[in-house]
Amino acid sequence: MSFYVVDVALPVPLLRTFDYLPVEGDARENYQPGQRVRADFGRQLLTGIVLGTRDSSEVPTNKLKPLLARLDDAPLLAPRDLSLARWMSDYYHHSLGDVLEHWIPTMLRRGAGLNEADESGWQRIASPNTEPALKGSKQLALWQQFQRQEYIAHRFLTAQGFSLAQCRKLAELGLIEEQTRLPVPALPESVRPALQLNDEQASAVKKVSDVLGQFKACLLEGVTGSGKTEVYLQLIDKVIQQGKQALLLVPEIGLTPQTVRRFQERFNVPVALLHSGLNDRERLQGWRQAREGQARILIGTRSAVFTPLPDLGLIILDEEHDGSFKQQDGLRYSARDFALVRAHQAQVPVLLGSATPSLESLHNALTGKYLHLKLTRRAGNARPPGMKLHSILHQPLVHGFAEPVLTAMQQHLNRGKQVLVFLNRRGFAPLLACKQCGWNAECRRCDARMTLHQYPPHLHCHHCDYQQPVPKVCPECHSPDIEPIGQGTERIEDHLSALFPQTPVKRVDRDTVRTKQAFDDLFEEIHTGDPCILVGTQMLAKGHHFPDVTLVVILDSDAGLFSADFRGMEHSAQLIKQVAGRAGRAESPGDVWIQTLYADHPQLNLLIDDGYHALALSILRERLDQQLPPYSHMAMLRSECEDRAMAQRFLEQARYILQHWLKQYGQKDAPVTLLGPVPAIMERRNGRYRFQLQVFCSERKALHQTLDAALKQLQELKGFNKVRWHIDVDPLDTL
Ligand SMILES: Nc1ncnc2c1ncn2[C@@H]1O[C@H](COP(=O)(O)OP(=O)(O)OP(=O)(O)O)[C@@H](O)[C@H]1O
Ligand SMILES: [Zn+2]
Repeated sequence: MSFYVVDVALPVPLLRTFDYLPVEGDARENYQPGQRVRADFGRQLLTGIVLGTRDSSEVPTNKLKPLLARLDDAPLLAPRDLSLARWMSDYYHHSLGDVLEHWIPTMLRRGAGLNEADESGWQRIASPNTEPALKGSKQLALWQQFQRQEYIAHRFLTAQGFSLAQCRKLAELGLIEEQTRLPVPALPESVRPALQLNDEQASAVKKVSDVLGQFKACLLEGVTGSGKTEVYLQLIDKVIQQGKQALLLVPEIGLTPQTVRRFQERFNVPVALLHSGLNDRERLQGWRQAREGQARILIGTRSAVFTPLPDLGLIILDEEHDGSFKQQDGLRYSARDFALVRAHQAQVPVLLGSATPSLESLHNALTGKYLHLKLTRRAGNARPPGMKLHSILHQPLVHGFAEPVLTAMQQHLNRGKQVLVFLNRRGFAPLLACKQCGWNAECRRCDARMTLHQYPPHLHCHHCDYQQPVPKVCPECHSPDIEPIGQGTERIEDHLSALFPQTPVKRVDRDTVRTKQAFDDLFEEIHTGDPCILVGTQMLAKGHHFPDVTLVVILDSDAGLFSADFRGMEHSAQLIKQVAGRAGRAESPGDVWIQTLYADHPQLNLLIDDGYHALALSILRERLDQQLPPYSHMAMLRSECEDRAMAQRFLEQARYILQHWLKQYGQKDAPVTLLGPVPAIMERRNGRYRFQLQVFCSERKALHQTLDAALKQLQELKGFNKVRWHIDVDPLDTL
């Protein structure tokens, strides 16, 4: 057998792949790109992905180690997956092995066999017309089940009260046999009919249908409640009819049972789900259902964008502006941007939907790069909510609420409706302070104040999770005169319960809905339609359909108006519009009251009077003036270290390296601008000092070349072992 080495991608940070000798005696043909192997790496045992084989290695033969095992006979990932992973590795300047980890479910990463998540069940082997002589009604009932259905998972049978012994009896009679299989998602009992589309919806469906089978990016800009979901449903229907699969990506919080049910009840095909509420076994099942083509629709959150789909026909991203599509640590990818690359490779359309599109997508639609589809009216008989700015400057407030706002709330409740109060700050109060000496509770690991929580009482840093008991007296001057300042959702919940003693108040934030189940239960309660007040954070804002909410009160719109982040106003406007969009989605019209100290803020007024699109155009003009994204491309180098000087010095070195390279190779027509290093707005977090260096360029290619060159040198810099650093391409958070 002639000598060869296997090229393996391993989940380690190094930007390279590794040569291994094959498992002893293994023939070269046995190694296919996309298979998993086990490898000894330093002191760790890792699962890697084969990229190919080679005749020779740059590593001396006596230094090469043999692979410990080849885990798959057939490749787990197809060449198209590997080439997408390569794209991602290049684009985000991230190790290919790490990138590939995102392609396979946890169980497979740990080395499990592909069939390990299979379920046991029973397959009918006799003709359904057989009339066996069965004793006992239970056995007969069991056989009747199999007459209707060829294969039934054991779990379904036990849930119906059948026993293993009864199944075995049928097996002995040659009627059924035991088989393990990948569970298939259940089909709905009956399929709901499609709605009659209005003109705008019909036009959107037509335009995307026309480009099925080719790559085209489409932006569906549809006001809240305009029936974007119905457009998705009817497009998916067309895709399924063509024998293709559809991928629907939704923000984490948008994946409620109501949403999922709308899709499951519509089609007579299996729908697979992939989200963080599943255990590893369920994730493997969903992944295989999609990859093996059983599931014709896959609904999932960010990471579902990696799932192999052999017959991909359409990708839809709902609420495309949502920040949860960007991963904020490790591989800092954007599922939205990657969805476009994936759609391009598969030559299928990608549909981005939102009432408040990101300025990047809007810019692409306005310049004709994307197909721009609009839904300007609410679907059915629903009308847009009336929006009102209510100045609270120099106004007396009752527990944080202006009098007229309370009156409006009472009126809506009297009509038997629900009211939603939005405050994007959880906890009881954002500050605990001493009235005598001015002390306030700060986190000892962050440049941030501790939030006071009452249920249960403790101080909590929302940045590093550090928690401590609430002091009884001021730690500085020992005065007992310490008090909470400002409002969080807990405090507003207390106030509302006192102000509206007859009405149930339901709080929705990360503290009340810790689990997916709790969230789902709460939604069921809201959907009973009984009058109540909902108070909560942005968890309440995203894409939910609350037919009985007719009044939305926004308490703290001001926080985002003066953010140091250049996307601050964009994000604020999206949030306000999304929350406002929960009002009046059914027959009864909705009202939105926004309490603000800045009732004459020009951009806030533009949003209220002329809508999101008008505001977006005005922000785009500013971005053009300042050459900020989407008019330039951006990357950010971040460093952090317990030693402040070290964190700073690292980025100073980075700047030096970048400048040096640019002087030699930089292109005049695509100048790269460097900004920094500067301390992050919250300079110290979790005990580490943070610095950042922003890199801008009008040409994506020039930006990436520069980063690539710098990265190689940065990885070799000596003396910075204690510094953690990374590159964030197209960063969402620039603070
Ligand atoms: N053509 C139609 N005729 C009647 N009702 C419709 C039609 N299309 C959608 N609807 C109804 O309108 C309501 C709002 O639709 P949907 O939830 O799809 O809006 P959306 O655009 O996704 O809103 P958001 O962006 O706020 O999530 C739903 O109850 C839906 O059943
Ligand atoms: Zn902290």
